[in-house]
Order: sequence, then structure tokens, then C-alpha cells
Amino acid sequence: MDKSSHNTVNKEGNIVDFNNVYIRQQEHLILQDVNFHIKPGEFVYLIGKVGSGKSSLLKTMYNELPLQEGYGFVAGYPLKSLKKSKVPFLRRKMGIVFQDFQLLSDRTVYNNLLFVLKATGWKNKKEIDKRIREVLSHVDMVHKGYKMPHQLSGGEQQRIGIARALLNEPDLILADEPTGNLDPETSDELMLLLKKICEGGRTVVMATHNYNLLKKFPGRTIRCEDTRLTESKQEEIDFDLLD
Ligand SMILES: Nc1ncnc2c1ncn2[C@@H]1O[C@H](COP(=O)(O)OP(=O)(O)OP(=O)(O)O)[C@@H](O)[C@H]1O
Repeated sequence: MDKSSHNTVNKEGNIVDFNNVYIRQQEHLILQDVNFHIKPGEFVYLIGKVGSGKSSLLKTMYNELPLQEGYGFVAGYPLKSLKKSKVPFLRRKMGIVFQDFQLLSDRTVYNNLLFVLKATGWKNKKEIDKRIREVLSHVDMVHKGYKMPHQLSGGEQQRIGIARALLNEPDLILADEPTGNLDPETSDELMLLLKKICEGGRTVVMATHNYNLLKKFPGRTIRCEDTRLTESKQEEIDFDLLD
């Protein structure tokens, strides 16, 4: 298990723990009475129709959407009344992967990664260089550091997105539709990479619409529907009715 997991779980042993949480966007209730618990090392899918609240739930987990009601705990931090000054520490415990990659288009892959390390307090040039090489190697992109993002395919850009998420050795990876812009074959490769990262001891929570992936790579599945979360057993999911 990850070396720092002892202080990223709560006393129930959960790395993510939500009890009786209510999530709103503006005045609109998006999810109510949210209860779920994730242990370190789990791979969890978050599914549900467009607008059902998957992104809102992930945003609550990384405190983009501040928790207003209920108990929320993520990677060592209780979310309720989390001070602004503590948010960067919460974010360092997690890596976030986006559907649209969100790489900085005006600099190379290497400099994209350098930017994040510098912003999170890394100073030693040798250590920075070593870490960048390590994460690039982890996603099989070690020779692509000099490329500009637009010179890479979508799948390659998402690999860099994952490398960036891994920079600070997070305990938790949150991925919001990470395969949303990728073709099926590239999506499968990305899934294998995320599974490998999970097998290495990290926890992965992934929102997806891609039910083919779920069939191919079964896993624990939590569904957002009609403002509520339900845990779905793989064999109980009616894939035809989902979208
Ligand atoms: N910034 C915002 N302000 C107001 N309403 C919002 C905001 N962001 C999302 N919503 C609304 O909240 C609801 C849930 O959106 P959310 O993005 O969480 O759903 P989702 O399940 O992730 O959908 P998708 O699959 O399209 O990403 C939607 O009705 C959406 O219109």
C-alpha cells in the first residue's frame, strides 16, 4: 500500500467517505443524501445520464464545489469548512484527469509537467528532472517530452494528463470522463493504464458514460440517478437502459 495511506484514511479506514451529503449547483439540488465509502486501492466507476451529477460529485471531492451539507472526507481532509489555505494540500493528495486533457498549449510536454512541479513547491532541478522522467516512463511517453501538446494524438495527450496527475504521488486519482474524447481502441489502452495505476496501490474514481468500458473492465459501480446515488452490482446493470 502507498506509504502515506495511514494518514489519508479516516478512522473507518476510508479514503473517501460521504455521509448524508447534499450537493447543489446555485439553488438547484443535484444530489441528496449521498452516502458512500471508498477504501484505499479501490477502482470505482461513477455512472449516470448527462446532467445527473457525476461531475458535481467529483468537484465536491476536489473542493471545486465547497461542501455545504453533510460529512465529506477525502484523502485525509474533512471537506466541511475546509480552509482555503488547506485546499492546495488536499489537491496534492489527488491527481485529477479531465476529459479535455487541459494541457497548456503554449509549452512542451516537459514544461507542462515542470509547471505543475514548480507550482507545488519543487525546487531541486535534478529531482524535478528525475520525477518528470519517472512519470513519463510510467505512461510510456518517455521520448515525447519535447513535443508540443498539439503534436500529440488525443490518446497521447491523455497519457500526459495522467502523467501530470501522478507527479506528486497522489493516493487518489479522480478522472472525469477521461476517455470521452478518445476512440474505442485508445480508450481501452487508457483503461489498462488506469487499472495498472490502481493495482500499484492508488485509489481511482472515474466518471464515465462509456458503458462498453464497464463491460470490458468490470468494477465497483456507483450510479447517479434522480438526485440519488445507488450502488449497482455489475450483473444488475441494464446497459441498454443507461442512456
Ligand atoms: N456551474 C454550474 N452552475 C449551475 N448549474 C450547474 C453548474 N454546473 C452544472 N450544473 C447543473 O448541475 C447538474 C449536474 O451537472 P453535472 O455536470 O454534475 O452532471 P454530469 O452527470 O457530470 O453530466 P455530464 O455527463 O454531462 O458531464 C446539471 O443539471 C447541470 O446543468
